Amino acid sequence: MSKINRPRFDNPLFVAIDTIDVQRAASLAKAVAASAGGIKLGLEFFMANGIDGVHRVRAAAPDLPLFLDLKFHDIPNTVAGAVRAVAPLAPALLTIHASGGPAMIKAAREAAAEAALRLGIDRAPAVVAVTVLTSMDDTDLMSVGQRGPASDQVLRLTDTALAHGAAGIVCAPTELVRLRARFGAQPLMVVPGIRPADAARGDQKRVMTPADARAGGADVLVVGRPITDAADPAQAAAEIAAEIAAAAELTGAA
Ligand SMILES: O=c1ccn([C@@H]2O[C@H](COP(=O)(O)O)[C@@H](O)[C@H]2O)c(=O)[nH]1
Repeated sequence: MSKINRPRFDNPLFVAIDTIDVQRAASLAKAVAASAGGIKLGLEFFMANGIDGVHRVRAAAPDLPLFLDLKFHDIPNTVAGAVRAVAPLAPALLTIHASGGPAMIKAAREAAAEAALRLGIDRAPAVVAVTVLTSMDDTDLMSVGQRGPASDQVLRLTDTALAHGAAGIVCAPTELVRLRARFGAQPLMVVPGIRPADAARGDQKRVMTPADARAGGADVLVVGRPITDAADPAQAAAEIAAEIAAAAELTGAA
């Protein structure tokens, strides 16, 4: 198996742009470009606008790395095909569900590496495995037949994901300290469920502030509505970026 691609981001703030409106997405990308380290486009945007829409948003903020958060979850052959299909977008990060299992994780990773080689893309997309969605708590987990508590299930799925070639995982900020203690500094920890102290949680259940998530060891902090729903998204992104930078200075995290 080829070497695992583990990207590093100087600025860990990735703004989740969840909308079906391409023009709004492009103007949000442009508005946050000065403070963000990357943009994340997910299912809502992709289902409405596809690959062409992604190109249009990228054109608005061409220097920002792309996180394509499509959370693939299917049989290995289908997931590999889906990874190949989006590889020409050269996302820095793309997601699969860790619960798809070892063969699926391995197939995604290999498809990303092969497609990058074939397309002449310098860095293969880093395949990152979603563990337990941040919108789920222990009760939700039980109701879908998974053994909780959520933090134990995250640990089990992280073990599987990293053992089968994922560059990192998606987890809640509340699990970071335990995960770092167990898996060390190497795996990429991508962390949604970020809420500034005064922000509404919405549907997120396992949350922390940007400062606490950064101090806990998040490599990528995914923030959506606290920025995109703000009256001034550029200002909201700048404030969150400043909070993250201050936390990094305090803890020595670069
Ligand atoms: O467990 C997960 C995995 C992915 N997400 C995605 O992150 C953003 C969070 O947006 P907010 O508006 O800040 O809640 C969103 O695009 C989700 O699809 C997640 O929240 N949790």
